[in-house]
Amino acid sequence: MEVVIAGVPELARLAADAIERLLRARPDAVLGLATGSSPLAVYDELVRRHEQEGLSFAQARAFMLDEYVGLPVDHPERYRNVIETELAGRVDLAPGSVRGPDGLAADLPAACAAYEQAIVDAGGVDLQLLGIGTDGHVAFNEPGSSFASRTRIKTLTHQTRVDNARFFGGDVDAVPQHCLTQGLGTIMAARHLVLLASGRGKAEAVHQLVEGPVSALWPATILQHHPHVTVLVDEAAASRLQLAGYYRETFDAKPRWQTI
Ligand SMILES: N[C@@H]1[C@@H](O)[C@H](O)[C@@H](COP(=O)(O)O)O[C@@H]1O
Repeated sequence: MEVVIAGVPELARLAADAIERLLRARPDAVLGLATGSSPLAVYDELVRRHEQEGLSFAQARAFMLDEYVGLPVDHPERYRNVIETELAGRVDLAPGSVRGPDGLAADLPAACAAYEQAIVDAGGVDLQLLGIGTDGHVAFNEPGSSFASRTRIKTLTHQTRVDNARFFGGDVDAVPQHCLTQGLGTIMAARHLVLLASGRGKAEAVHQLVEGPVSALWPATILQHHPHVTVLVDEAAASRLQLAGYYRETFDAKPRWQTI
């Protein structure tokens, strides 16, 4: 697990570098997209490179991590719409190239199974962007999630609904109680995991993720078992890391040709 501590603009550049390198090597790469505020600076940087430096997504495919259950098609916080607003509609991703779990399906378990199959059929995810919840969730895998889990229905914790209420006009009751989310097993199958976190509110979750015992209480800790994880954190999110000095030395000593 590589930990990089830097300002948000630098973190966004590092994540965008990894995505750009992947797309230039293989234009039809499969990207894993995350919602929440953490990846927004990365999307802005990718849009800038698309507009100013010719970075193309025309052949790329993308899978989203999760979706609320039951939000109407035109609801702005439906994750499918959020991704359209923040990235897909601002670059040249082809229509239909971004897929997400269908939170409006009549048969939700069947939609989850179909989604898993679609990821497999695409050859798996090459690079998965991730955020982390204050309770250590990744995607919507709340504490207690099985490390072997696949895309399924989950019930959101009260804490997550409180955290996400800011996207729903501060109204916790407007945040859906249920979601569909890639499982921890699904996420662990992606070839490169790039997790972003910023702000003091994430410091404990980041400490547990990087340095804590692997435990269902902090679902993100399963990432310690993945062979290629990059954790990009700002100073505040890194403030509880015990080995922060070592992570800084390691990154400073890294040859410039070696990327994340
Ligand atoms: N489902 C999303 C996660 O994918 C996201 O990583 C997390 C953190 O969000 P933020 O980046 O806004 O702090 O919360 C949400 O609930």
